[in-house]
Amino acid sequence: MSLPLVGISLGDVSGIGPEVTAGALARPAVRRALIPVVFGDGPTLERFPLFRRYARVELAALGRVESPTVVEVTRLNEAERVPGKPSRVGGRAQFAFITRAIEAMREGHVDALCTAPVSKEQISRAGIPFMGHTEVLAEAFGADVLMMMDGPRVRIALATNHVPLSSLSSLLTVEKLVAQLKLLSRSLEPVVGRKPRIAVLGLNPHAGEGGLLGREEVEVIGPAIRRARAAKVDAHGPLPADGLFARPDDIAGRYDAVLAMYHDQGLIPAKALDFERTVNVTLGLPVPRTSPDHGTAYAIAGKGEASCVPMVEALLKAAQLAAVGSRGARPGPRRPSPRR
Ligand SMILES: NC(=O)c1ccc[n+]([C@@H]2O[C@H](COP(=O)([O-])OP(=O)(O)OC[C@H]3O[C@@H](n4cnc5c(N)ncnc54)[C@H](O)[C@@H]3O)[C@@H](O)[C@H]2O)c1
Ligand SMILES: N[C@H](C(=O)O)[C@H](O)COP(=O)(O)O
Repeated sequence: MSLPLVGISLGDVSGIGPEVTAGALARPAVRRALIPVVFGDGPTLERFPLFRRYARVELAALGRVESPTVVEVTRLNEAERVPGKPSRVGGRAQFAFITRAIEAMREGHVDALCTAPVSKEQISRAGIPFMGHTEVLAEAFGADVLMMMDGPRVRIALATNHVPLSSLSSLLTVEKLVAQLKLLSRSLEPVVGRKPRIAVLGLNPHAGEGGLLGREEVEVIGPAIRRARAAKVDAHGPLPADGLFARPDDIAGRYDAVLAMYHDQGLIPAKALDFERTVNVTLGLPVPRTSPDHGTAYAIAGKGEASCVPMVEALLKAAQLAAVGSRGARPGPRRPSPRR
């Protein structure tokens, strides 16, 4: 069986993206699982001996490449790619890597996408409106998507992503929550082999305490759960977030996934439980997309301190999703970490 082609956008050249990508692609487990196609900056990649062995092609000539390949999107000057010192030009470049990788996804040149971390702030400073990969991919594919952190102990999806906390109440609607619960349920069903049990968190302290501490649970989240259940989604809640995460080891036995209402409510426990092995998966796309759960980490960029394990996990997950032909971005089954 041929290995899946996994497109990799290199992320911010001043962050840890290039070094964790190089480190991960050097791992035998990754080499055995996929053929990488890296969308990035020529001179940045040339810093790593690994990439000198890669074929270089233009996007138009990508076709069905059969060996590790680089699509050189930019050739940045030295001052524009200093580790730890992000630049405006670097901001534009990281967005260009994503755009080029999305074109390759659309044209069927890659079987999955794994994105190295970008800086939303630097891309925005370069004059490009950008909230996150998830939002850009949703727009590019005209799809309703869900960000899901897939960790060894718990899967946590988000009802809202990169939005100000002050807007949460108006963004949570019964219709959107029902659609998200259906997407989560249908994405996980082939993985768990039955209707997944989904825990739905409340928005307010103590899930609103019966309306005393907020009305969203009574007026929006509760009705959405009931409507989703009527549509055969095995959803439960609204549950108090602190209570659920107080006993994280009990979650896997009771629920297959958690739907959190906002970014930090879901990502703090996901990252705290396992920062290295939690993978960001975008559900709802025609081509699977993954990312490590970390960011650009400027303070350690170029110092050899960054762990490439999160990138290894994100690449293996992308390959796994592509290999099962899960064009609906199904997350993979729970598995022990492979020996590397
Ligand atoms: N996938 C993505 O594109 C993505 C994900 C998260 C954050 N971000 C962006 O990254 C930027 C910085 O975000 P942040 O500071 O909140 O988070 P961060 O993940 O960059 O850093 C958080 C902490 O974890 C450490 N860290 C991160 N990755 C590590 C690794 N591989 N090995 C060892 N230590 C590591 C950092 O040094 C820091 O102490 C922001 O602009 C944010 O938008 C991007
Ligand atoms: N919310 C993610 C995290 O903190 O890990 C991160 O910002 C990446 O989001 P995108 O995949 O949408 O870029």
